[in-house]
Amino acid sequence: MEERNELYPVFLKVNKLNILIVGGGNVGHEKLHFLLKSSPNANVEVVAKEFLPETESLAKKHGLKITKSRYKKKQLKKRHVVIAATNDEKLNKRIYTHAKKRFLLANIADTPHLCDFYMGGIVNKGHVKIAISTNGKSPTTAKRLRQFFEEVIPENINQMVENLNEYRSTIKGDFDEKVNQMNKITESLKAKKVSND
Ligand SMILES: C[C@@]1(CC(=O)O)c2cc3[nH]c(cc4nc(cc5[nH]c(cc(n2)[C@H]1CCC(=O)O)[C@@](C)(CC(=O)O)[C@@H]5CCC(=O)O)C(CC(=O)O)=C4CCC(=O)O)c(CCC(=O)O)c3CC(=O)O
Ligand SMILES: NC(=O)C1=CN([C@@H]2O[C@H](COP(=O)(O)OP(=O)(O)OC[C@H]3O[C@@H](n4cnc5c(N)ncnc54)[C@H](O)[C@@H]3O)[C@@H](O)[C@H]2O)C=CC1
Repeated sequence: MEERNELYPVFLKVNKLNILIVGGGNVGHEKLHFLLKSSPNANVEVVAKEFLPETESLAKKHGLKITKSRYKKKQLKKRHVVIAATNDEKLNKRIYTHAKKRFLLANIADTPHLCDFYMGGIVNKGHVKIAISTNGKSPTTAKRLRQFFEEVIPENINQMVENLNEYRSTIKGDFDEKVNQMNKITESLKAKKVSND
């Protein structure tokens, strides 16, 4: 049978979580960049022996702590999530082992089998956010799909969300009635009739 993507997408409130990135090279920078692009108030600290100047300025812009040090196990204390992106493969693996002992969620760069989650391609228009994953098989496809959806989803999609949100609060009746009403007024948006889910 054809393999399918069994990952379960969630939308994390990363301003309420404590995230550690270990490594401040190109990969560490990219992880930080995409995290902050989607969630500018993410609560994240970066630890590395050396940082790229662009990582230093990005952290400064977002008021984030960067710590110039070798990784130490105790830096995992009070974290929810750790992302390891050093150029030391053995160290990255050790970070994974330490994270597992503490029940942290871990993402180890370049090592999909040592990832509890993947970072996906992200499309964002106002309140609307779409996350894309190729099951770790082709990040380039995730990037191209992100660019495609950025093109085709109208800029004013947020207007629709706001309008419907406002309308929803004016509908009287029980839950079923509300669902009926919301489905009715959005019926014409469907290009062709498919299923109701
Ligand atoms: C598993 C995962 C781990 C994770 O990061 O969580 C992972 C792993 C790897 N990436 C690799 C390479 C590249 N990654 C990108 C780009 C992105 N990679 C992202 C996610 C993920 N990458 C996760 C899976 C997501 C999924 O399920 O689809 C994106 C979507 C989001 C983000 O990074 O935050 C971001 C696009 C963001 C955007 O633009 O929107 C490009 C393209 C480019 O930069 O132009 C290349 C070069 C081309 C290539 O090699 O394909 C390699 C091979 C390294 C090598 O060459 O050895 C591995 C390791 C491996 O596959 O073994
Ligand atoms: N550069 C790239 O585009 C890609 C790199 N990779 C892999 O991702 C990993 C990271 O790559 P880059 O970011 O390019 O490496 P890099 O060499 O640019 O950066 C490595 C970072 O790790 C830090 N570091 C090393 N040992 C440390 C320690 N003991 N404690 C704390 N920090 C430590 C360094 O100070 C530096 O900030 C490598 O394993 C690489 O093979 C994978 C895909 C693409």
